[in-house]
Amino acid sequence: MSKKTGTLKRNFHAEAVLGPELSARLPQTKVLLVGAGGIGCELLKNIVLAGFGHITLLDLDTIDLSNLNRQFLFRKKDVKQSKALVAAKTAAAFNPNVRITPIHGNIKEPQFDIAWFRGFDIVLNALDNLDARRHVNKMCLAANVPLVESGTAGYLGQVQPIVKDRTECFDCVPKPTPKTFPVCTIRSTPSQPIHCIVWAKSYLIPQLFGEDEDSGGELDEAEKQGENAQEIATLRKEAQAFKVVRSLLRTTTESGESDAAKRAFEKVFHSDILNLLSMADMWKSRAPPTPLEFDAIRKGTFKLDKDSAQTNGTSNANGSARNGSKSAPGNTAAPENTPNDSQAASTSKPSLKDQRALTLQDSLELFVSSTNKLAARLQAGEDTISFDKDDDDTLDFVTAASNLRSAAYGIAGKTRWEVKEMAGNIIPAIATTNAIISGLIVLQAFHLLRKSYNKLRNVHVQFKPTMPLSSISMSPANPDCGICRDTYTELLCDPSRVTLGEVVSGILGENTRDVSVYEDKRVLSDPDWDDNLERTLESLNVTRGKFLSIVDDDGEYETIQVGIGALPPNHSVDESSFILPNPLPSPPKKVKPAPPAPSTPPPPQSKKRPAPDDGEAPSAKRPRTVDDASFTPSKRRRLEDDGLILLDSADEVIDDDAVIVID
Ligand SMILES: Nc1ncnc2c1ncn2[C@@H]1O[C@H](COP(=O)(O)OP(=O)(O)OP(=O)(O)O)[C@@H](O)[C@H]1O
Ligand SMILES: [Zn+2]
Repeated sequence: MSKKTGTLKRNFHAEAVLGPELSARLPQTKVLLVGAGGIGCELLKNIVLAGFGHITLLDLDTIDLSNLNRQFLFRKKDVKQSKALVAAKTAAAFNPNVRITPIHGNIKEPQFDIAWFRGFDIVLNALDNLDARRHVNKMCLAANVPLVESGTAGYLGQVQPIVKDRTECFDCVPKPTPKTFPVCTIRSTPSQPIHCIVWAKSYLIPQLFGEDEDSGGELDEAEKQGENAQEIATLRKEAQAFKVVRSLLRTTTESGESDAAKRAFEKVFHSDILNLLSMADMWKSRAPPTPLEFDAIRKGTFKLDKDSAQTNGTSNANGSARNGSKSAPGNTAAPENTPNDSQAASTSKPSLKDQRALTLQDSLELFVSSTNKLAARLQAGEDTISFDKDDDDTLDFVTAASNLRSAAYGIAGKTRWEVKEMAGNIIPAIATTNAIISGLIVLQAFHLLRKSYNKLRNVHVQFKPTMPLSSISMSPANPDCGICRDTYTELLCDPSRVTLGEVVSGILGENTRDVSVYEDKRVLSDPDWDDNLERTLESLNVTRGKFLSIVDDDGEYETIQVGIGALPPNHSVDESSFILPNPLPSPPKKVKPAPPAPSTPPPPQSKKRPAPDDGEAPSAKRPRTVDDASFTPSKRRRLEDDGLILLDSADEVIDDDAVIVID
């Protein structure tokens, strides 16, 4: 204790800062930390040193080499090991008074149900994707456990404390949807590097190395419908050619040599482009692409059509150089690789592999070598391969294929690093931002544990030298939020025995009314369609950890979210297959929205639908027109999330230009 001997006790400073009450409570505090990545490592260090007594650390991933620059609890020897396990082991040594329970798993697994979440005093999110963050938000609302939500993107970061009924939840403010591109831009008329990267990642990889999607039936159907026979014949030829290449990629040859890569190249960069060129109308107002020639590129004798290269290349090269690479560390000097660089193969200087501009010849060789590697993996037993930014073979393939396509369309090329950044939607992570955010998370956690709700703040780290931190007082929940405004309850049951009908009538009790029932975005029943009510939850794939949403069809009551939990271990199989919550949930009445204006035509009567195939749970995909009043926020949100377009009146016109999503 005395200064002389230098033996102040370990938590001397923490006690001074936190005060005796909270510091006495911390050793008993149970905290769940979800994510052991950039923020997670910093945060684990903070809460271990602060003395949070019982820490459960959960992460689904293993350590990647690229994590080591900032995830300082990991060393090179730990690469490929579980993040949660290694982080827990390293951090445990910082404070012997703390117990860390690592879990290598996905937070969405069924065993992490409401009862499990309820076992924590506080939850801290250190996640990197919306889906998992939304899930934890919902589980914390259901379990009534405070959550601190956080995220960083480069120099920017934010911390958001969430307490049910006191603050906004993670979903109160809509999040921007991922960027989308029209399918025809991706498939036929790319004009920017990103179009070619999305094509390679989301179209070509699945076609060559993904699941076999037989388009034959679809084309037969189109033919029957009387669609353009010539175009169908062309598509059939294209599909057939993919089949041949797919099977070549999966066939081992005796010599070990295969021309599968060359055949793939000739199909996508030569024949398909020739086919497109034959549709003359397409190229009236835009520069036509140039079919590439495998042997000529290899020999260095291939010449690109300068005109087309110039038309697309110049404008896009400038734009993409500025937009695409601003955040990549160290790549500002990376030369913009125009297609005409193919002539300068011999002048390309070797530099760091990832940041070197590729010539056309380089791209072709990389295409061949990566295709061969991926083919070898299929032959060795891998079922399907999809793009993963940390899988070198798929990254090489996407780098090569997108650069070849860019060359054919006169678009500027991209380095492997830039492709990784764009295809993997990578925002560079900055250790210092993670550290600042982690410190702020702990401060908000202290306010929550003390129940000092008036001290809670949403804090932002921003790129403003005059005010790098901004803190905003908490806003109340959004009254239209389809997540936190719902009424949560829990049903303990055996999903293999209890039926959907039993759950719905049990939960509604005496308040029988017209309802629709959802699981996530799937409609399981509605007032016109009761076929599933006799089925067990298990047969409808509604299992522990999931929610059934009971939505009042007249929009009079708030939605009831029924979390599915397990029966207690001592519950005998001879007893009832479920235990209802006590008391039953009583959702508040909603304030009715104003009736639609007289000019609005009434929605058409809904029609009874046929039951879906027995083996499969039904999907929510059905066209429907609605008036605002009949769709509760939760229902509207679920439908919109699912890509359904809600028409506010029957005569509203929709723009049906198909889009694909980069995730
Ligand atoms: N559903 C989930 N369940 C458990 N952990 C998850 C889930 N989704 C994401 N995570 C974890 O959240 C962490 C987020 O950390 P971070 O943003 O630093 O990502 P990273 O994968 O470590 O880095 P990078 O994406 O830059 O390679 C990751 O370790 C990831 O495995
Ligand atoms: Zn909300």
